[in-house]
Amino acid sequence: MCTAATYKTKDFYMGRTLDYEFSYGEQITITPRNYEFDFRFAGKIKSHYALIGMAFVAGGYPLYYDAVNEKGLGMAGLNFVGNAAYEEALPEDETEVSQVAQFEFIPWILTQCATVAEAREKLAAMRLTGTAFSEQLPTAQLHWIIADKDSCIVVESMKDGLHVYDNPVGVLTNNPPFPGQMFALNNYAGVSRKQPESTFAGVLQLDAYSRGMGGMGIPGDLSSQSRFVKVAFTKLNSISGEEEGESVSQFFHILGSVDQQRGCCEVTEGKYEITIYTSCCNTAKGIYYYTTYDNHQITAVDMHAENLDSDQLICYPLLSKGEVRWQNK
Ligand SMILES: C[C@H](CCC(=O)NCCS(=O)(=O)O)[C@H]1CC[C@H]2[C@@H]3CC[C@@H]4C[C@H](O)CC[C@]4(C)[C@H]3C[C@H](O)[C@]12C
Repeated sequence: MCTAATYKTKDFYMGRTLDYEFSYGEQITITPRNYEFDFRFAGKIKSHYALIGMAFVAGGYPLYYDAVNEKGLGMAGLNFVGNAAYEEALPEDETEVSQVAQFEFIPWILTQCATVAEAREKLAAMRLTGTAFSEQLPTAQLHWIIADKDSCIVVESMKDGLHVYDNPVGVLTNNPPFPGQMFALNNYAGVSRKQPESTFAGVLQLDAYSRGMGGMGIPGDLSSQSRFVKVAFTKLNSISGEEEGESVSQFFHILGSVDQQRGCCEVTEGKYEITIYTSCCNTAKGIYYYTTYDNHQITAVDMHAENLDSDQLICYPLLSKGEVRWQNK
């Protein structure tokens, strides 16, 4: 399972957790402006916006899981198993709209669009195909969150077509489809950051014997619907300073509310899903911050510290070993 969230202070932040039982060997990957994209159906794009994000690089191609571009538009793909359905690719002369393979979707949008509004225009004239990247890397069943500092949408390709939803909460997890995730918030209309006043029944005098009782009822399990509710509550009630350090710290706390500890979610006999990495991108500054399961120290890669006019991918392997900072030796 995965969870994605946005967060706004002075700058706009976007990130995700990637929860899984194994890793493909993903790296922080910068795609500079002149790296040539040779899209399966949509032709070549030689020069474009630069990207930074998490990708598995296969045969020199960045298979992005999540990324932002230098204009501040961000996008993340999350599992959508059982609900994702893509189009069959048509011969070029049988369609007027652009055909985009699901594994190309993030670069296709982020190389060309500066805002969610521009992304919406692309989405309106596009077919998302189920074309696999390779035999070894079959089609992933995903849905996507796309956001800039002013708005956020969710894109779901299903049997009945391509859906684009406004996302007023700025959170996405996995199943059910996004309208279902949103609808479930109705069940928690009564929760609050404030202590409850007893409304149980007039005859009873109930006691708020502990702090935090206003949130009673918010689920704490690792199912995707529960994580959606938990992160929505945490994010929408979040308060932090405006500065970079305070904002980034708060962001990791927001996604920390749905962190997956090894052992709590068995996927198959002896295999456990864990939060492999958590990311937070400052979309204005192009800085990709991350932590990994065993490295809680926040590590950062700044796209603007690289030559963004290059035509070669720039990759940084995840620093996944934690370090203890000793105070007395
Ligand atoms: C496994 C991850 C989702 C984690 C998740 O949500 N786990 C909960 C399971 S569940 O929700 O409980 O069922 C997803 C998220 C992004 C994906 C990559 C996207 C690019 C590329 C697309 C190609 O077509 C196939 C290979 C490829 C590298 C993909 C591999 C894999 O699919 C990735 C990592």
